[in-house]
Amino acid sequence: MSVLSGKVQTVLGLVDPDQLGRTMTHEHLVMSFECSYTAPPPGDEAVAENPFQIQHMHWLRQHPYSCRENLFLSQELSALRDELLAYRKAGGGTIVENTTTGIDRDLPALRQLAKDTGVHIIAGAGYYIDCTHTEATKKMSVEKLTDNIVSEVLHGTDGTDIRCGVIGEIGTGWPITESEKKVLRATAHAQSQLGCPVIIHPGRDPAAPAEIIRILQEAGGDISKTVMSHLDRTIFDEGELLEFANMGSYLEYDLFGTEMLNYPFNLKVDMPSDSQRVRTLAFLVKEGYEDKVLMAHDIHTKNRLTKFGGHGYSHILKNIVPKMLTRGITQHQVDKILIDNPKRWLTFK
Ligand SMILES: CC(=O)NCCS(=O)(=O)O
Repeated sequence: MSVLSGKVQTVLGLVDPDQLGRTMTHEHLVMSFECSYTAPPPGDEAVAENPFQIQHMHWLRQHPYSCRENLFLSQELSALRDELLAYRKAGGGTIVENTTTGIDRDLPALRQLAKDTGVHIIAGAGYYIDCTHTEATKKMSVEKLTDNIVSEVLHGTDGTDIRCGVIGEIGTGWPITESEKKVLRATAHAQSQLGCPVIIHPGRDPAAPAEIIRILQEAGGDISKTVMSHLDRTIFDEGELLEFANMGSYLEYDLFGTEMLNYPFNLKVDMPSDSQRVRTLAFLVKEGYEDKVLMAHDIHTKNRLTKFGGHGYSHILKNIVPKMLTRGITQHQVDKILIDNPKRWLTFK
């Protein structure tokens, strides 16, 4: 038994799991997403240079990655403070901040936001997708990567004593690269030492989540304490979804608030609407997976903050939950999804 056992680790220290309350398991507060910049459609360059005006809001929702300025959440600390206060007022208790090495994690800023707002913030250890791995990271052995991840949880990270409370989001693309496979194996090794929660960003292919689970399993990972993120843009066929659900991970629908006609990272994907996401959650609950479902917004661009006309971190609590209740999901099941499942996942073994 470790000192972490039975506890949840926030950026302000260990807390009792019962203190978490309603939890968004996949958000970002302070990060940059420059690695995913995509050139604007021809003719739209001028809009992309001057995006934050009311007449450009629709364009920005459709092309969030085509405007560099939109990719720096890290510049919005004051707006984020207001967002977190509003989240608390709406009944929120905890946010899992999924920013890992490669997308500009800022632990001191997270600690300050937690102090200022009273929201529990849990930081993520490990590495994002291959194109953000440095040459040094790519050369590291699985053992060295494991030691680094374990140290981020036990001792603190990025030159601070602030400790991470989950491993992830661990980034993978499709196909999964050799460097990403090493990080996945290191994640599993670190998890088996620490008994900690893990969260994964899969590549944009329906086969990606199952392949990741196989790699983690072979390396000794605990799938029952692992979250598969972004299922809303990854698995669409109900049969395939049930087959994946049967592998035993948590099933996360975390792009609530994202409505986009052409998904630039995979044009074959039809990004679902929030109504379609709720329908999929109702399907999973009906099929018996109410103890496995998790929800979030995965805010990672400025235009999704209320300051810029976006839905903010309270959208699920204020708008989606009432909709779920009209679609056959009970209050008891909503509480499982927003309180009990995150609490179970986040508690160290
Ligand atoms: C920050 C991050 O990785 N977001 C995921 C965006 S995606 O479109 O679902 O891949």
